[in-house]
Amino acid sequence: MDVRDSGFHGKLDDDQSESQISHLALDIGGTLIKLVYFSRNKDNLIDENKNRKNSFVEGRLHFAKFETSKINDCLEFILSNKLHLGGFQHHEDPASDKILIKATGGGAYRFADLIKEKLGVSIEKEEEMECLVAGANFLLKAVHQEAYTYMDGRKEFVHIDHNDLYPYLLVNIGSGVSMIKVDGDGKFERISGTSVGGGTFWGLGRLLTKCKSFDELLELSHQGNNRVIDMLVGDIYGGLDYSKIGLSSTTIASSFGKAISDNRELEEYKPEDIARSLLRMISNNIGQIAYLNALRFGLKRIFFGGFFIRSHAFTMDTISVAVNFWSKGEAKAMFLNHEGFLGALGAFMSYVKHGHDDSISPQSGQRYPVCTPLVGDKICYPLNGDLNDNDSLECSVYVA
Ligand SMILES: Nc1ncnc2c1ncn2[C@@H]1O[C@H](COP(=O)(O)OP(=O)(O)OP(=O)(O)O)[C@@H](O)[C@H]1O
Ligand SMILES: CC(C)(CO)[C@@H](O)C(=O)NCCC(=O)O
Repeated sequence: MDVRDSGFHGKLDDDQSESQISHLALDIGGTLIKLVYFSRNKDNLIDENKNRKNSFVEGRLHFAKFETSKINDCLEFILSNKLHLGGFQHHEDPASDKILIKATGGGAYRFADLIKEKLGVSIEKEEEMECLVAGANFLLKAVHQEAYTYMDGRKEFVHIDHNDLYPYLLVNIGSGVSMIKVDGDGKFERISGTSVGGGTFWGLGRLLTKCKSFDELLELSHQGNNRVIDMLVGDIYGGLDYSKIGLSSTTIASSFGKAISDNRELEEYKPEDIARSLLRMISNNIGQIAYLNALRFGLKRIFFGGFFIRSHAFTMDTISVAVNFWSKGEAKAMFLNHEGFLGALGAFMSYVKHGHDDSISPQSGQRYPVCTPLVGDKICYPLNGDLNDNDSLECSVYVA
């Protein structure tokens, strides 16, 4: 079962649905909706009282994603699995049975009414940049083997020293790209952004190749050869390097530049070559802008997140090469296993920030403790950093 793909209508498997689900958080972006929620292990439910106060409860963090254009599938998934009941009660009006769930991203505004109508719960909006930073800090500090470098086909995990994490540059490549200088927990500044991002790759790619899905476009790019369409330094310099300014003959001089003089129509190019050139163009450009922003503030570490990355080897390789090339080896591009879930994780964390440490189960009227994840220096998560096909993460949360 892959709840991460849109179009999933089913119910969770028995193990998950029998356990208690809480803390549903959403990140509703321009292209994708990301969900994070916590389920207690069944063992924890045997003796509810034992786990009721001031103890750690073991369970799993679950991750799922849907296309924003198919929000109704997402709402159906939430409804059929009763995930929306894992919100919290309105703190200003505890007597009311109004349930709130945390949500971030533009869709928290755009779809608030639809969510209220379909799920019967209200959205408590969390600021998007704050959530991205909270999610990134959580992953970097709490999840073992979360960050890695990727170069020449080699993935190497990066050891994160908690005392030497800041400052760093967070580059979130979603539909558009946000670049955020992070100085600590809740301390950050969005220093730049670009509209040439994941949406550009997927949008242009769809138009130019007639691909039906993002993954198909990525797969095509894997098989393509960008030299067919890109104009290389060697194409301009008769096969020679331009060593004086440090450009080898194989460096791209102009993305898509060969299409000017080839006298070929779109249909005469292979979709895989187009996909390859496009992916290099977008990835290179983001890598370069990221590096220039890192340079502005003297940042040596650059973490890339957002679903554009999709753990795709060629994308990461291109970004790494761009950062390495422009920084002359001084700065490092790093990637995150949970790349696309930073905002949703940040919204999940905000259940703690706002002190929602008690709630009423709307189903039974019983009073439940809400699991409170500890963040910052008091971290307990996770028991291991095992990704389990990216669907869930073993963790424990603190019940206040
Ligand atoms: N299955 C998919 N369907 C569509 N796009 C995908 C998919 N997987 C990866 N992507 C890429 O991820 C991008 C969206 O990433 P992400 O979910 O991080 O951003 P978003 O939150 O939708 O956008 P924004 O933050 O700008 O509102 C898409 O533009 C596309 O490049
Ligand atoms: C508008 C957001 C923040 C929405 O997630 C994102 O798509 C973005 O950072 N776009 C780039 C906008 C710009 O700075 O030019």
